[in-house]
Amino acid sequence: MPLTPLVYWAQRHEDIYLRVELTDAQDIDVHVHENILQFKAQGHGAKGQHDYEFSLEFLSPVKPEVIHRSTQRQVSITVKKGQHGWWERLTLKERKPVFLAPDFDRWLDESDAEMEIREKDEKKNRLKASRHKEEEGFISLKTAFLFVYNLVQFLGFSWIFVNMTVRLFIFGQDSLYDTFHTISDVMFFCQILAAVEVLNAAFGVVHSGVIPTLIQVVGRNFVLFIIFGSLEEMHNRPVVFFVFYLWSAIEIVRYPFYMLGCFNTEWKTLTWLRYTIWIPLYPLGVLAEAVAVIQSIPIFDETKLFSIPLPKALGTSISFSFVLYIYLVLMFLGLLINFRHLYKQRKRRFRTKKRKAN
Ligand SMILES: CCCCCCCCCCCCC/C=C/C(=O)SCCNC(=O)CCNC(=O)[C@H](O)C(C)(C)COP(=O)(O)OP(=O)(O)OC[C@H]1O[C@@H](n2cnc3c(N)ncnc32)[C@H](O)[C@@H]1OP(=O)(O)O
Repeated sequence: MPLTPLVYWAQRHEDIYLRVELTDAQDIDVHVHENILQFKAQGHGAKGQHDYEFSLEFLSPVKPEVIHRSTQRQVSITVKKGQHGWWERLTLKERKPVFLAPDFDRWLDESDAEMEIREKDEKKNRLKASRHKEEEGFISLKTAFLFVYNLVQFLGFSWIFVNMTVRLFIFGQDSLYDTFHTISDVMFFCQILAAVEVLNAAFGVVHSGVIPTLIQVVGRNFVLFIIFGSLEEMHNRPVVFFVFYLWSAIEIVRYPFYMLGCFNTEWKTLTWLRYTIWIPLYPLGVLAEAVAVIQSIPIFDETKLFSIPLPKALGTSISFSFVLYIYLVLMFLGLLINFRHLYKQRKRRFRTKKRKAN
């Protein structure tokens, strides 16, 4: 004959807690059907090692899911109330079953339980507020970082653009021949710093595409460091002027646009310029870069700079110009990828704005 274990109970507004006094309980079967909880298990209870069972018909509807956890000392059961509220007793029958007693370890009266809920809510709110503060702190740190980065780039490229324009007015055509000597240090600085943009895109600091940013930074730095930087013969070629002028012309628009974006502000003319002037400037920029690469090919052939040595049996070496021919093809592909990307960004930007205006 199965025996009945001692059962202790307590409640909260949402849950019923039952604690069954059975040690080393095994083969536990506990479920709720038609608002009646049925419990069966084997274990060591008040009458020694036996099969124990009990059933309880609840006062009000409960949810059918039952959570139970068995430890060496007891079986804990949690049943969810069908509706949030306080019950005056546990069972439908007014007479309390003899095996049932209040669980004074968990027992709370209604007002204490409400207090517990309030404390829990307050704790949750405090946690939320502190998380919110942390997020705000991170956002403001990110905004400050981006703002300073954009400002430095803007100042750098403005200096380049203004300096080249003033020199063009003062020295006319002659200024085209010494751009590298007057501008290259600042350009080196700005373009090395631009590597930050690839990291920003890669780590999700900004929503830029990683590939287009990488193509732009690698593409420009290739021209700047390999074609211009390493060949003295290229330093006084007018092509340097055109490349630097086209690069800086776009950047003195792009960076202030980003700076305003850091504060969720925009200036319509600037936004329009940022998403429009690349249409003529990008192909012109890539064309100027291609001219620079083509002009450098005979110099690399002649000087054998960066040529790749081959085993004696195959010949002397492969000229770096071979890499440059491949690079010219890549340039064309890079132009296509970035042109498509910028076109999409433009469409997205103006489509969103139109929708907002409607
Ligand atoms: C794998 C490597 C292979 C290498 C192969 C090499 C081949 C090389 C071939 C190509 C060579 C090209 C060399 C370049 C030449 C020139 O530059 S010519 C001159 C003209 N150039 C241009 O017009 C290009 C200018 N550059 C750009 O527009 C960008 O750098 C971009 C990467 C091409 C595209 O910009 P992207 O960032 O994706 O779009 P945005 O709309 O501007 O930004 C998206 C959102 O992110 C925010 N954001 C981005 N950066 C910042 C920032 N620094 N600070 C703050 N916020 C930023 C931006 O505000 C946008 O936000 P939302 O509006 O909220 O979306």
